Amino acid sequence: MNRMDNDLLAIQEARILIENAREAQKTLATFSQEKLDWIVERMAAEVAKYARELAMMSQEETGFGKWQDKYIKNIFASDFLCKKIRAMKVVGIIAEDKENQTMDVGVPVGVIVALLPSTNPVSTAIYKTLIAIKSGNAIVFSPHPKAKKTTRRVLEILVRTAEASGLPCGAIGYQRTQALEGTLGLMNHQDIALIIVTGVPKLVKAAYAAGKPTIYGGPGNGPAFIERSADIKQAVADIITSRTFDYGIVSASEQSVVAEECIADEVRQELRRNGGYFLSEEESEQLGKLFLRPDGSVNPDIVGKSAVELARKIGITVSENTKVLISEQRFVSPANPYAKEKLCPVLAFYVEKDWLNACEKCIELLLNDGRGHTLVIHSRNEQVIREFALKNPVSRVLVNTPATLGGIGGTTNLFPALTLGCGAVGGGFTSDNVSPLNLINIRKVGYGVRKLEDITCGVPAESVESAGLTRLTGLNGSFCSGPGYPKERTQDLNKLLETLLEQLLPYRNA
Ligand SMILES: CC(=O)SCCNC(=O)CCNC(=O)[C@H](O)C(C)(C)COP(=O)(O)OP(=O)(O)OC[C@H]1O[C@@H](n2cnc3c(N)ncnc32)[C@H](O)[C@@H]1OP(=O)(O)O
Repeated sequence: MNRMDNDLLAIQEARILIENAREAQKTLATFSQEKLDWIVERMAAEVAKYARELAMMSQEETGFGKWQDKYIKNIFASDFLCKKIRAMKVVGIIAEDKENQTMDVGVPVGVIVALLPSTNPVSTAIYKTLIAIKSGNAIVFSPHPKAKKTTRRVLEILVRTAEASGLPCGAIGYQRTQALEGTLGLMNHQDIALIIVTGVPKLVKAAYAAGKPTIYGGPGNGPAFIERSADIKQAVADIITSRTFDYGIVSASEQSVVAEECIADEVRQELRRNGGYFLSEEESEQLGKLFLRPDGSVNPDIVGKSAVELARKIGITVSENTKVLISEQRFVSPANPYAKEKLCPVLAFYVEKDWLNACEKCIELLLNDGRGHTLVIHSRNEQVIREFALKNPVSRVLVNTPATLGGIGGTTNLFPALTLGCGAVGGGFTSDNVSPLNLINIRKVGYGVRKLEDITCGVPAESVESAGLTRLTGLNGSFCSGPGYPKERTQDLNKLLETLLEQLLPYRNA
């Protein structure tokens, strides 16, 4: 098949997938939380049986990471996540405040289009499927071209199990025909409600351009600060565990260590003892040249490779026990490849006089790359921890824990997620560890009746009366407009509102 035919087929497939998903979602929207939970439980239990096989398959297909750690991530995204969301109420009446007479109704957003990273294709596919179905949504995936075989395999397992457990056919879909045109077809379909992108920086602009709300789990560049009061042995052990997990491809992972001057030598010694290899200036320069492609994007050749393999790439031999390559750095700049996200077991090492300077260094690093993502601090000084939490432009501040596992909610009580929001500072609209609650709208119900005097804040009753407030409240306070509602009536109400606001202004400013 030539490329044009393939593109046409992918576009057609995208249309059918969304149409099927839309129909399936209508039925799904009528399911109770219990019914949705049953399907989620079945999927999680079944896919967990394949966690090891899928981990090996993923590493083999993409060449990224370490299958043993991917195995852990797959269990985390199925068994662990399922336990954590079991008690969550996401659809239907999810909260009620009897005293204030308000109620929250969780309403699924509809059809979600999901993109997966080549670095975590399996665990991210499981996680997104479980949170989408938990919240009553249909989800259609566009597999990453580098991980298509593995992604199809995991989704096949999930679809088969879910449909056998009562999920309407089409509620979980995925593209079989791989083409950018098909992915764009999914994202631009008028009937989708939300796009959720993890990794794949090259397609984020296309997602935003589709004009749909987009949740993006973007790049990190998290520094790890070791403060003088820290348990240095534990801090270093955490950093090494974290940086080597899946050979450094999780976005929450530490990219640099910032140590206080008075403990810097001890930290260096401990890093060496734990498998850290300090590169010479020349070696640093050589390795640094491999990090980025000419267009400034991360070079996939170094992603998810072991420290020994990376050393081999620059022609140096290090001991087989080497876990992390470390480069001493002083300055942060866009031209310094060590001051960015590296997605492999390499750490930049900075020394700062005191915590204030260290805090500034962390801010500099985060503004350089990975805005809004994650930072970790190792310290027993509560005041310093608080200052870091207040000042750094991140969505997650982790304390005395490995950042990789802490950021995704493994070693911390953050929500277990494989899509980590970076907030407005990172160009997104949520800073959350994305959960089923990010995939619903909350319908607010207010059934309390408040007396007029309570909302006029001392405005004389006559003014309120003449402003027509009584007539407005007569309509339950809601302003009606739109199709089917008489135009004159809308204009009338708008006029009343204007008069009312004008009259209230002097009292507001007083
Ligand atoms: C919690 C977490 O850790 S999740 C976040 C994981 N972090 C990341 O993914 C970090 C950001 N990612 C990256 O920098 C890159 O994806 C890398 C370096 C990891 C891998 O790079 P690559 O192997 O080149 O893959 P990349 O994702 O850039 O995609 C390669 C090509 O496939 C295309 N592609 C990716 N997904 C799709 C898709 N669903 N449909 C169609 N095309 C796609 C890309 O547009 C790109 O096309 P191009 O080369 O023509 O421009």
